[in-house]
Amino acid sequence: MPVVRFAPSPTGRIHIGNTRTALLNWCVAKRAGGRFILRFDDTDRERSRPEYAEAIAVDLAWLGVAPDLTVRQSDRIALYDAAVERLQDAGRLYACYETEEELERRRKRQMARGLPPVYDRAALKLTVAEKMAFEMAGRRPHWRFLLEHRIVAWEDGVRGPAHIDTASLSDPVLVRADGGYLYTLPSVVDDIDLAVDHVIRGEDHVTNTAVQIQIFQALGAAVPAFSHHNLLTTASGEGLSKRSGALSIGSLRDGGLEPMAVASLAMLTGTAEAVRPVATLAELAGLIDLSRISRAPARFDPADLETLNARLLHEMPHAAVAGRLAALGVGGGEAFWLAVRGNIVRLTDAASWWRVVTGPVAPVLEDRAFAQAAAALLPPEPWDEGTWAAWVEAVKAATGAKGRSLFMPLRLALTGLEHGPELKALLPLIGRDRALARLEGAA
Ligand SMILES: Nc1ncnc2c1ncn2[C@@H]1O[C@H](COP(=O)(O)OP(=O)(O)OP(=O)(O)O)[C@@H](O)[C@H]1O
Repeated sequence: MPVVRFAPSPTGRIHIGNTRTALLNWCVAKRAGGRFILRFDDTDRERSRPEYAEAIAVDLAWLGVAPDLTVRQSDRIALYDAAVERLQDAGRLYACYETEEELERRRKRQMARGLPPVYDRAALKLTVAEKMAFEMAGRRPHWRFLLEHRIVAWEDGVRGPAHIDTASLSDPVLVRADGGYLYTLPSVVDDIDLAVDHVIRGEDHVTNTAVQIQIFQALGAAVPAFSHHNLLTTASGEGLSKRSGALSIGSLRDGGLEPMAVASLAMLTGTAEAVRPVATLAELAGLIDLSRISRAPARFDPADLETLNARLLHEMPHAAVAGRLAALGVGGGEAFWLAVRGNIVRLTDAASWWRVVTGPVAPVLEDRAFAQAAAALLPPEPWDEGTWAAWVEAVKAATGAKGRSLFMPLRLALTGLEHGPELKALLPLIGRDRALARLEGAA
């Protein structure tokens, strides 16, 4: 049973791209009865905020993702400290004293000579006396992981056989001079401690993977499976960022979109499946095959969210929306919902149709005599879905009107609008009193 994790940094609201990662993890876990861990990567104390972590949990809950466990890296520093000690003891972590400016100058020199700007491991050659001198001068070391220069290969669940030559990488800094942890080590330590056996994340992490595999091995742990999926970009190829707030789940929710419209677009774009509205996460889980996710960026058009939303609502059963309709002050029960669901893009649009039923509306009466004739022919109640056809037949026989010139004046009189849900369904909801008043021109 897979154990997976979604590991956002709480530095903003999650966007639709992060959602792709969260949902892929969720689906892989849930369809196999596995565990989903939500891990807040909040070791960056300056940018992380507890309120963002809370908002991310709310956004995930809205999407239907309920973590089996939630952890915060800021609560787990002792574990990282212990790993640091082990790596130091094993000679895999070494102290460096260069300042950012010194490193920058060195990189520029390397590039000027046509060399890749890879850290030259100068700190490995420091003598004890030189290190003491730095300490005496008040410099604190940052700590780099000593990579084994070799090809690191793994079978990527999305990308197939993957490999990176670590000789082309700088030894990564794991601990900053202020003692703070960068992303790389805490992530590995947590994956080991929480028994994560499948890391599913965006392909922005591919390079990290080679380094992290070496850290798993240096800590004597089993290496999990890795799957790196393509990133969502807008149709014009722009990336997404938590910090910009664009296409955040919060804004899509506030904009009245259904969670499954967002989930369907986030998950199906850039896969072998056609992008279409899927009613439940369980169904989506059944469709996703990691090995058939495209390697090209997953471009999507935010305008498709509206289309998906409308298509989703058009099929939605009344039971799925009854509570939310009641909260919007919409009555009419299932009959009303079935009458209007095909004419809405957002659920809140149902409220406008409810106002058309209950009034007041501004009836449009182009031919008052015709309207009066129709009013006189309104059958007695009770009304049902057959009432409209019987009434229209009677109006046709009495006035000789047919086709559009029969239907449109009736629609304009009853609703004040040229378009809308089928009148055979709306008429019984409008009822005889209101229909009569509208045909007589009352609002
Ligand atoms: N555009 C995207 N499409 C799909 N997945 C993404 C996208 N951007 C980030 N991710 C994934 O979301 C997960 C959480 O990432 P992270 O918290 O670093 O978010 P971010 O949006 O990359 O960050 P930030 O904007 O804060 O730099 C990672 O697994 C990352 O690969």
